[in-house]
Amino acid sequence: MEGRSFVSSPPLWAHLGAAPIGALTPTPVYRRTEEDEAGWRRDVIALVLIQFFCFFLFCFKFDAMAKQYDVLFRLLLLGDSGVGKTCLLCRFTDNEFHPSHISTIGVDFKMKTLMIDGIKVRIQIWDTAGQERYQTITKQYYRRAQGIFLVYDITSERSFQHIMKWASDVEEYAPEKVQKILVGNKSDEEQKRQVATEQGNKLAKAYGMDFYETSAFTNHNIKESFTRLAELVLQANKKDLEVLRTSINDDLNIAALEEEEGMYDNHGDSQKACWC
Ligand SMILES: Nc1nc2c(ncn2[C@@H]2O[C@H](COP(=O)(O)OP(=O)(O)OP(=O)(O)O)[C@@H](O)[C@H]2O)c(=O)[nH]1
Repeated sequence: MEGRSFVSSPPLWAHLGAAPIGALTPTPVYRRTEEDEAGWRRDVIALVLIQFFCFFLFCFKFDAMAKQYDVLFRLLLLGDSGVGKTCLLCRFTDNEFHPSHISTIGVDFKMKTLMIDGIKVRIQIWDTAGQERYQTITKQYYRRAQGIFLVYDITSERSFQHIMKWASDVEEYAPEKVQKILVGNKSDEEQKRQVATEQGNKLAKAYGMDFYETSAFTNHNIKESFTRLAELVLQANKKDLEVLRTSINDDLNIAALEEEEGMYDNHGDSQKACWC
């Protein structure tokens, strides 16, 4: 029966050149033909090619992912409840505004990439609850912030006075190098204004901060203020940029994963999604 080939595919054991004991009779011993050998070789080559293809695909995807941005910064929005922190964030990241106030519970974050001085800066912006009862949770986020927005509402004298309290918390819990800017939100509400622009300017100067009056409602100074804080953080870290690039590499990948998996997307430790 030498050199005999089967019309239909031979059983698996046939490829081994012999049948299992129990199957020997009356089935003839199968010997591999040159055609079979060529088939095997074809299969092996195809398998190797597929593996190479998958490997290159993985490398390409990984490379593309790694180049999505150069550095990652964490910014924090602080200020009394109702000053418009969530709305500022939603306006900046999604260009959306909602007139209702649903208090943030805990913290929440959103991401955005900016191009600054040819550097792709990915910013992770944390929106914190302004309500006193969440302060224990929110203070835990100060430590990892590189930039902080101190937000008050120009229609609320009280929220302006509380800026001093927010600033002293930052002093206590945030890193020394943290960059800050002062934001007076709701600039569209001129008729309800309780805090003059000059007061904001003076306070900012006293703290050595930049100052912006913004409106999440009209989109006034939103991009400008976020970009400015990102620039300040970049400048403050420029010397260490190379170190920063490597040291944040893990964060960077974690952030990318968080985004891909939607682990925290819009939710952080919060129950208030960015819907305004
Ligand atoms: N007119 C006007 N209203 C605004 C502006 N920004 C926010 N608001 C309104 O102010 C209210 C509070 O806004 P939020 O963004 O939820 O306030 P918040 O600071 O995040 O509040 P907490 O989550 O409780 O800390 C909402 O009714 C918003 O619509 C603005 O620029 N102009």
